Amino acid sequence: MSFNNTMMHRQSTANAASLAKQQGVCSTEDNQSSSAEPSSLAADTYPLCLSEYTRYGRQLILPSWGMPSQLALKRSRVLVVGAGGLGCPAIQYLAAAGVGHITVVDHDVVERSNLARQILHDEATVGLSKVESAERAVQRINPHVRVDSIASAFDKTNAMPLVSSHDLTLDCTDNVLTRYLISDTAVLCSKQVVSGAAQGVEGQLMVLNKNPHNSDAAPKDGSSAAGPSRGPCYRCMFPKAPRPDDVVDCSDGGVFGGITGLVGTLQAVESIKLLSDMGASTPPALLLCSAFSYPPFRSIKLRPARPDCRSCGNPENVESRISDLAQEDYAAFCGLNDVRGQGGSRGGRDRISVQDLAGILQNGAETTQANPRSLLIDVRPKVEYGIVSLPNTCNIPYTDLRRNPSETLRRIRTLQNSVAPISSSGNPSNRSTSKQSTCASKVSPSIYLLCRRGNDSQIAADLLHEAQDEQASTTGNEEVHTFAAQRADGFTFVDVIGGLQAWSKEVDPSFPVY
Ligand SMILES: Nc1ncnc2c1ncn2[C@@H]1O[C@H](COP(=O)(O)OP(=O)(O)OP(=O)(O)O)[C@@H](O)[C@H]1O
Ligand SMILES: [Zn+2]
Repeated sequence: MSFNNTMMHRQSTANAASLAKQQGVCSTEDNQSSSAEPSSLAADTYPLCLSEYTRYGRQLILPSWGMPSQLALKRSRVLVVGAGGLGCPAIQYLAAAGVGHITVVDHDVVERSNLARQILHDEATVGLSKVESAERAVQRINPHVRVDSIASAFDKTNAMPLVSSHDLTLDCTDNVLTRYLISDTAVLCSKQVVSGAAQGVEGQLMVLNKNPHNSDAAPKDGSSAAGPSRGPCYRCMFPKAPRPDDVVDCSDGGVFGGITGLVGTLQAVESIKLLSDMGASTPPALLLCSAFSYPPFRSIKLRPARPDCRSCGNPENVESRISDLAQEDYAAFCGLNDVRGQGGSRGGRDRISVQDLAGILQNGAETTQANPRSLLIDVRPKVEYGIVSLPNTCNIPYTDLRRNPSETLRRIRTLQNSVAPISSSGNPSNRSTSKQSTCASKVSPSIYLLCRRGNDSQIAADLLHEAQDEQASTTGNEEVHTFAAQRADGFTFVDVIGGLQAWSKEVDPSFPVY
């Protein structure tokens, strides 16, 4: 906005035809005009419709932008995978800036827990598919944009046709499997990927497979004749997938809404630069941002693509270069076939439903002399335990437990000496928001393990079983002998199916879910 009032007196001399068009959105045919056409006063030859001149006016007049860039954007087809924390702001700015065609792929539906950061969705679209919610939002923002919504997962079956039919792909997903798949597909189609990531208070941005048609290395004579070297793909940067246990997603680790907004917006900016041919000349870089650090931004220059990369490397240097996505087992590569990694059961572990747990807590079903000393252990992180917890629980965070299950066993035995009955006298859902840290029962050998959704508690039960077996088989261990004398069979570790979410759903709907 400007306060220079000379601007107030400028008036266009629009002809009758264009005035008629001013009222509405121009047709698809209007939008197809070529930027190469000479400028004419006839309305039909304007490459944008009148309302678009007004809509995009502030960016059109930028010396570095102008009509060629605007038209390039209008002719562009952009694929956005993921309409969550990153996808929403990215789609918002791509649409507002005037990208002609946006395809959004996401298999998820809008949940209330998305609304603090996934800004295209709102109360009215909770329960709707994210792509439909995003499409409605785009139509509100800019009716000149065509949106295709695909309410299914981006996978091996649709990857090639989707990526190859778009000029650019934005990776706005939250899992490594999809990141490898998007990157590999883009390499096979010689397309670039604007990749974003956000976790906690930190975010990352990079363009993958940048300048896919350029050679791998910069010219030896230092000339820039061949342009900047081809940038790395996701596999160049991460030839090995992280172990599933080391990957934390937003629902487990939390995320700061503004950070996803920042990274998603930067993805849109980077995309707009590439689509209008303004971003190709800069070397590949990784931008890191951290909301609570100073300075909040850092940029790291990336090495060019690796010649031995399985995805984008030189075929002569690579033994089994990826050439057919159907042949690739992405789940195995990412370690997702490991049952434990998905919170699956090894079998033989005891489990309990939330209803049965409620019965125990309420009725003191196990308060018998034969079953002394039960504990109800909440394995969520300390910060989550501090948000809300069931009464009479102990907090041993899963990460501590996993780091040292044997030590955790010792801790559990110690906790038994500072006991309080796990059965409550009244309401089983008599929740507490305080950070009480000890409680137990004198009456049961069962150690009930509870988490938010019932995944970590399963793994915790397995780890503790294993640690107990290991200790029991160790001869000469005084502590184990003492323990065995106390309780010949040791503890029974019991995971609570579905965790606190199931508790809230099936036992006490007033228990807060986050
Ligand atoms: N293979 C895929 N195909 C399509 N969309 C995907 C794929 N993998 C992930 N996504 C989508 O990417 C988005 C990632 O965004 P984000 O992590 O902010 O959302 P979320 O999963 O809803 O968050 P939360 O973890 O809080 O539930 C999600 O909407 C998710 O459905
Ligand atoms: Zn590569």
